[in-house]
Amino acid sequence: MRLKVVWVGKSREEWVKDSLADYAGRIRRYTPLELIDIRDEKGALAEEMRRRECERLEKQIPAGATLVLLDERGDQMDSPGLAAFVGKQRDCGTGDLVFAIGGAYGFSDDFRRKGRLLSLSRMTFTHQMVRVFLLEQIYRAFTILNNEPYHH
Ligand SMILES: C[S@@+](CC[C@H](N)C(=O)[O-])C[C@H]1O[C@@H](n2cnc3c(N)ncnc32)[C@H](O)[C@@H]1O
Repeated sequence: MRLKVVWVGKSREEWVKDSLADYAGRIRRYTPLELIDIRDEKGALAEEMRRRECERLEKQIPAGATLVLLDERGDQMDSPGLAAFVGKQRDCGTGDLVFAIGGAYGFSDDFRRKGRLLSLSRMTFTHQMVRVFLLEQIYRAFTILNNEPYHH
């Protein structure tokens, strides 16, 4: 199973870049991982920016991929639950598992219907923070699947 995490806009803060590099390296011990940032929009109405950004996100999703959209209004899971989900995808032959994180204005309604919505909390985080939280949770999921002493 190939893993892809796609997000809107560059990661600018050093602490975000360092954390992403750290967790990406850890995840790659278990599975191939691609991190993609797509260009963010500026200067248009929020709805139009969402539409254009989601069009670009969509181009990054391989045919037949399982798509998970990070969205504060989505379903919540605990870490063992995410591990079980990732393990099921891996074991049932999913070729590509894609996680998408929106930009400052989130996803268009059309795009939100294309995947499973996953919430990390009912609170809204910055899109930069969510990148780090998600990669840490994916790493945690693999340690749970491999019975390694990281999740207590
Ligand atoms: C600043 S938020 C956008 C908030 C916007 N109100 C919306 O409707 O999505 C940017 C992105 O971060 C992610 N995000 C922020 N908080 C989240 C949470 N609690 N759970 C999951 N994803 C979250 C989502 O992908 C969101 O599109």
